[in-house]
Amino acid sequence: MTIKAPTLNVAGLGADPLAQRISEKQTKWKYKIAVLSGKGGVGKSTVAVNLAAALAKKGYFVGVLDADIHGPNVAKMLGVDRAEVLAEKREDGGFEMIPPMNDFMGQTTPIKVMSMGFLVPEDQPIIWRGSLVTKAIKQLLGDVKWGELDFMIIDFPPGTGDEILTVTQSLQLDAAIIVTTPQEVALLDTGKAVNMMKKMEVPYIAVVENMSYLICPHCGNEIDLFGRGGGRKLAEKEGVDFLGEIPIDLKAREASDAGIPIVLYGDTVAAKAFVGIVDKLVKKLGEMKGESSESE
Ligand SMILES: Nc1ncnc2c1ncn2[C@@H]1O[C@H](COP(=O)(O)OP(=O)(O)OP(=O)(O)O)[C@@H](O)[C@H]1O
Repeated sequence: MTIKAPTLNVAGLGADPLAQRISEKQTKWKYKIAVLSGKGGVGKSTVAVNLAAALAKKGYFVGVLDADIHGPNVAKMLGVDRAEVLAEKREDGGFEMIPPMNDFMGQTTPIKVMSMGFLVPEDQPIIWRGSLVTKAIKQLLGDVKWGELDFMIIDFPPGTGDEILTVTQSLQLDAAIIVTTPQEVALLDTGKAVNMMKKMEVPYIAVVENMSYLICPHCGNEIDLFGRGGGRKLAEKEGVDFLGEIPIDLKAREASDAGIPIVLYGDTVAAKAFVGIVDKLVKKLGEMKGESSESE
């Protein structure tokens, strides 16, 4: 039986049963990957949804949690912003939300999406203190019927705040993908995000440089609008992996407005860059799991 999802009960939540549910659920998610950035507007959500779409196009089962409580936009980027969230009653009397899904007309496995954006009206700001944000994120992890997933991708708000701490403390993350643009000012903040992930002992940390260059639509030359190569340098300096450069794609806005990730929108250089990044990521994570199973 399904019913309309209740609003989040952030006020009277018992922490322990919820933490227990999160622990149980995460055993069914093979890889848990955080996507974050030190600075806003660098394309973190764009990277998160395109990683998800590229993985789902390969046949993996993918869930995306939009942990940006204050500015959720992943649902729109994945074309499910108009979906209604239903809920099922649990045996303990609580409710479990059913995540909306999109398979982009059969191009991907159904990508499951959960976001604060589903639960509050689009034009309403969320004015909550940190403790409420923490509870809301825990519910989006533990009170959602995620099921078995190959990849759980978590899109964080910019910075190094409460949401990130909550998730890294509640989940055993396998990887953190840190998105930056090439400018100095973005790189400074990116360094902080890398160091936060090191402190949280996330096993695999990698940098992705977005908006690395623009391909001139007239002459086809590459134009380094914001400089180039800073992401790679930062990764080298911090001793973490560099997964690749994504160019500015003039179709990105069109794709985003249509609710379709770039990798499913056309055969562009940016789409190919995302596929290359996903291939490297899958290989690396596979090697890591292989290594740990050998050592067991
Ligand atoms: N490679 C790209 N080419 C062209 N446009 C891009 C690219 N990456 C991101 N954008 C655009 O830049 C804008 C910001 O991207 P996005 O929302 O992904 O950034 P963000 O870092 O998640 O932002 P926020 O700080 O709000 O969380 C969006 O309009 C997006 O379409």
